[in-house]
Amino acid sequence: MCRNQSQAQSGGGGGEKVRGEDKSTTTTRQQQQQQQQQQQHLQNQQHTPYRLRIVVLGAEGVGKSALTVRYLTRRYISEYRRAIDLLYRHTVCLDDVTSEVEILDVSLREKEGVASSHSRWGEGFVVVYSVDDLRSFKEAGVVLEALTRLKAPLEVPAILLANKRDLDHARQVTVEEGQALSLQHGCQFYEVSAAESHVGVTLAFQSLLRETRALHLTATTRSNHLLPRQRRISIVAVSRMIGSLIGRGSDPPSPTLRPTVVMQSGCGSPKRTLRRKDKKRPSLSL
Ligand SMILES: Nc1nc2c(ncn2[C@@H]2O[C@H](COP(=O)(O)OP(=O)(O)OP(=O)(O)O)[C@@H](O)[C@H]2O)c(=O)[nH]1
Repeated sequence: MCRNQSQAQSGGGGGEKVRGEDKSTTTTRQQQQQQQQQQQHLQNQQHTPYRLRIVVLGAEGVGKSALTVRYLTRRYISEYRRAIDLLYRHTVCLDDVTSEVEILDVSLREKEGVASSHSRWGEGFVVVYSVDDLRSFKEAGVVLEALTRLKAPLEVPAILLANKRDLDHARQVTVEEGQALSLQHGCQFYEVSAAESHVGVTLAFQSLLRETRALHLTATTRSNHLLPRQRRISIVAVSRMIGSLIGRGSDPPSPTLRPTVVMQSGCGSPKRTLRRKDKKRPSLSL
């Protein structure tokens, strides 16, 4: 940016020297400058990593935070502070492409429903229910319907994530019911357990990231109409993340301030897992 500014300044100095030249020479110089600026802009774009915005939605207590943290850190933390939205920033290297990923873990306790602000902000959506909670399954259906209504169908990369499959003995929703709902909304379906393993969770998130990235590319080249609305957020230091999540340590962040937890991680994320096997919507139990 600084380099661009200094180029712009030296360009102004060049304007002084051509004062005596005829109009056509000045126009040609201006055209050359414009071309150079356009080239520079294109180069900058090529080196700027994609920024993808993912929203995690679902009924209260289905494991949205557990799943998000499992994906980001591979760790399972069983207790979280509730009723706040958390925004995580994460650098992902997937298929040799680096992306800046923002994941918004939404607390639907606010009963915004699927707020249009969530749907407008997000480019990819994780809709979670818990296999031991029929009510959360119904809520997931409502969320998927709302997303389809709020965004054009082709603009909703989404996965339906059935969590807590380790609670099979208390199951209220069958795998088939989950699959049927996902087919109804044309999204991918995964059944996982944040408590048991990171593998299925990672697979699900990475698959969504691929789909979101593909749509992001198409949308960016087509128009700017998916640009985010700025959410009102504040920044919480990384070191306070775990304390903030489990409710220890500092004062509770105000829900209205939309606390942001910034997580930075490099391209070390696992490459080993994930290659989409075919073009069908995958449906997995892991
Ligand atoms: N058995 C089991 N429990 C889980 C699993 N994932 C999360 N939990 C538990 O479910 C409870 C809720 O998890 P959270 O991650 O806080 O759920 P949430 O959807 O973020 O909750 P809200 O933000 O309040 O809506 C916690 O006690 C977790 O330990 C899982 O895969 N299996």
